[in-house]
Amino acid sequence: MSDEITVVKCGGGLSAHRETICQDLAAVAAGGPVVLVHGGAAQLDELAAQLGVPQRRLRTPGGSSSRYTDPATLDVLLMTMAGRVKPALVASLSRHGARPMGLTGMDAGLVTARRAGAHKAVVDGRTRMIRDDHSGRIHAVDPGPLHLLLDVGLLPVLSPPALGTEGEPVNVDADRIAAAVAGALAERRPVRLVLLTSAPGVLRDPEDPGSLLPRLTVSAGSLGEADARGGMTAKLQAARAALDSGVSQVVVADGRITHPVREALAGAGTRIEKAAPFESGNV
Ligand SMILES: Nc1ncnc2c1ncn2[C@@H]1O[C@H](COP(=O)(O)OP(=O)(O)O)[C@@H](O)[C@H]1O
Ligand SMILES: CC(=O)N[C@@H](CCC(=O)OP(=O)(O)O)C(=O)O
Repeated sequence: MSDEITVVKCGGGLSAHRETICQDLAAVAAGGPVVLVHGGAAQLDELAAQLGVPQRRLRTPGGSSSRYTDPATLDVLLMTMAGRVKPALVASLSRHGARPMGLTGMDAGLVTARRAGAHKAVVDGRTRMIRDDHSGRIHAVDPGPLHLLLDVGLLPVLSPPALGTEGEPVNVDADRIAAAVAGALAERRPVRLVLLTSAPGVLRDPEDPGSLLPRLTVSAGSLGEADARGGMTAKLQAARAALDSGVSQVVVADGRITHPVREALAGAGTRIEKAAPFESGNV
């Protein structure tokens, strides 16, 4: 058994590949500790449509866009993560011989977050003061309960939401949870992080699948030479945060192939590296 912890994040866009991902995860977990962090943005949109809960985006003056987690959407988030996506992963991992344990960031206060305060944002083309957005930023991860679960051979399956300062659920990005969990676990043991997604890795040009970068160097002021858009920008920010907190290896890799985790650990996808301090500049 290896002592090194493998944290794997799997986005909701990979649901069609759940069975192969879980089979591979179970094989990796047979040789060493594994934590699975999952998202489910696509499944949240799907359930919201079924329930008739309209989904809106918040746009900051800077141009970035995020989900408007109003109270009804927060309910849908809880139902999606704890009621649909997680049980499907737990069932599949169990079928493949692992011992998964489903958790959200709220359980045991594993992931705590601060809700965004009242802020101005553009919604449906109009600038408004937003007061009921239940999303926020991660404040801390308590790695203690995760170490305990790993020590008895369980495979934690963790997702948003996190626990807010008032004891309420707070929506946080799953890539961010994966990075923060990996960083917190790395205080005690070596940790590697695999971010599985629906692309071959990080592409220099997102329109050109042949432009895969085997390595990408990020620094305090730059996310490297790739033209990263949307979700990939968030993933690279999370990867950089993980490296900053002592995670030894971060890979962004394809979740759609037969052995996605083992391939990523063997060199597939894009390995994210931190620039040496003299390279990082001050941009
Ligand atoms: N430079 C890039 N390389 C690869 N994918 C990119 C890039 N820029 C944008 N993308 C897009 O980002 C997506 C990954 O982000 P996202 O959909 O949020 O992932 P996930 O749901 O797996 O967390 C890719 O599937 C791709 O469509
Ligand atoms: C604050 C925030 O953006 N939360 C995400 C949580 C789900 C997620 O991250 O899912 P994927 O990994 O499938 O993208 C959301 O509401 O979509």
